[in-house]
Amino acid sequence: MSKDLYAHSLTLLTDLYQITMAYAYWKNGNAEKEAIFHGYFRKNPFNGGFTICAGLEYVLDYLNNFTFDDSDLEYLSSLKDNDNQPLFEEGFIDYLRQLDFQLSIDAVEEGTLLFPSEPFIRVRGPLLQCQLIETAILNIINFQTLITTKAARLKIAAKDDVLLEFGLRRAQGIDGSIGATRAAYIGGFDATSNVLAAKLLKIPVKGTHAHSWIMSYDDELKAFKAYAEAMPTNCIFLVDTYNTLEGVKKAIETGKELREKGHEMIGVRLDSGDLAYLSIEARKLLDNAGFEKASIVASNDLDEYLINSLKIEQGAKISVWGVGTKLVTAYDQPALGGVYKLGAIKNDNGDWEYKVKLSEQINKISNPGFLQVRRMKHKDGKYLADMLYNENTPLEKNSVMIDPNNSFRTKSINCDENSFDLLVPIFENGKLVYTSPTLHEIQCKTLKELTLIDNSIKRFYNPHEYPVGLEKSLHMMKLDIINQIKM
Ligand SMILES: Nc1ncnc2c1ncn2[C@@H]1O[C@H](COP(=O)(O)OP(=O)(O)OP(=O)(O)O)[C@@H](O)[C@H]1O
Ligand SMILES: O=P(O)(O)OC[C@H]1O[C@H](OP(=O)(O)OP(=O)(O)O)[C@H](O)[C@@H]1O
Ligand SMILES: O=C(O)c1cccnc1
Repeated sequence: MSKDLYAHSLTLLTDLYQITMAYAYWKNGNAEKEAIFHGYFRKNPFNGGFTICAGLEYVLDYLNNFTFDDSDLEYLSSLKDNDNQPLFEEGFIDYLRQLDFQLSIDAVEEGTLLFPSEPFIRVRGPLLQCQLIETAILNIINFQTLITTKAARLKIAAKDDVLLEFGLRRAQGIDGSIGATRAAYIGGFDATSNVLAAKLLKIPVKGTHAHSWIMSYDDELKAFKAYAEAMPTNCIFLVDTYNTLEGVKKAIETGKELREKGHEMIGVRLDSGDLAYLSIEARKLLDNAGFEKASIVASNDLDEYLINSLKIEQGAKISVWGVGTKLVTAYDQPALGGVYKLGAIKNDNGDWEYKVKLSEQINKISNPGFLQVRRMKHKDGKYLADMLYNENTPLEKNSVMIDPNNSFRTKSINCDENSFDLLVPIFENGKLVYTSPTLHEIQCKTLKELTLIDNSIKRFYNPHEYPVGLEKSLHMMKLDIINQIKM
């Protein structure tokens, strides 16, 4: 994907501090020390009860092309320090030129349900290399996961109705628009209006027409007829330019003429006014005129709350929802706070030293180890609970997990064959060992995953908290490390 959009390598898509730290690791002889990092977020977005993980394919693409090309190195060589001397020694530039990507990476597959504090990625290998990839990974996963989760929430509200993504004109720039289209599709959208994104992503493209089409004619009826003449098989008439219900009547008149020529009007679009009332009245007019199959499309600042209210509380007769701004900009929460923290580092004796980042806030204290997430299932296949454990310690079949925010809350866990690990191998010692599914397969996975958690976790207000805990020995190790730091 990056090659489709950017002519250059994305290796410099990072914060300068990653490169200055890399330089200092190199200078101090620590560049090749083996380390383990985890990427995770601390809170589900949108005050929700779940998150859908996304972005891995972009991460693979970025890492597969992870080399400093000549222009990158030339640029780094040109940087100066405060004394106007080169910021980096030539020896370091040569080190970067010859960098051999050696990382082993495990990650959560796209479309998977994920919860706070569970790693979406685990990176193991030379400290310098682990560090250099942090920012780009967070940039990719934070945005993709955020928008995919928003789209999944819209899908929950819209149920079996059609969802169209209309966000390009209000998205966060060019890359933001294409990334949002991808994430919207993974989260359950049926199609996009963004033609370049549809081409690049190989997903369905759809649309209606704008008010300007109507306004370019003296008369609304003439405008509908002229559109029908030009595109007889693609008629969804935008009916709200002057008076919505009068617009519907004119659409019906045009639809009848189309029928005489052997074509069927697809539907009408409402883009202002009371969408519940207007859709109910429009449906009556269409049905009475014999257009029972014509769809009513709605757009105008829609989000999951409004769709839910229109469908459930207000009985709106809308079957296709066009959603733009509030989806592609993640209007009510503009960023997912995913972070990337060191979990362990090998000392000079070759032993792992486990690391914790302290915080006054208990949920901000990082987890040490070589973390894996075990997901337990009920007999009916629904998800029961997730447990973080240290993969360097063998996992016992009968384990106890502890709530990291309240150590009095414990749960006995059976890690039987019905349970499975979320992090799967992606790179082994720098070699790609994973093939990304198609976007359609990822979307199917998202939709399946959403059936495997209780409705109480999916509700929009005060959702139930899905149980996530630390395996007991991991919890004890974390306490030991915290106590040692505090001594
Ligand atoms: N039945 C409804 N219940 C709740 N909100 C609604 C309903 N119908 C429409 N809305 C929302 O109310 C807001 C205002 O819509 P309205 O069309 O009156 O104003 P507008 O968007 O400023 O109109 P225009 O597009 O003509 O400038 C929009 O966000 C719309 O999605
Ligand atoms: O409201 P959103 O969720 O962002 O959905 C996209 C909006 O973009 C268009 O409006 P715009 O006024 O830009 O153009 P138009 O003349 O086609 O209505 C469209 O009619 C929607 O209202
Ligand atoms: O096709 C549409 O109806 C459309 C496309 C982009 C934005 N709003 C509407």
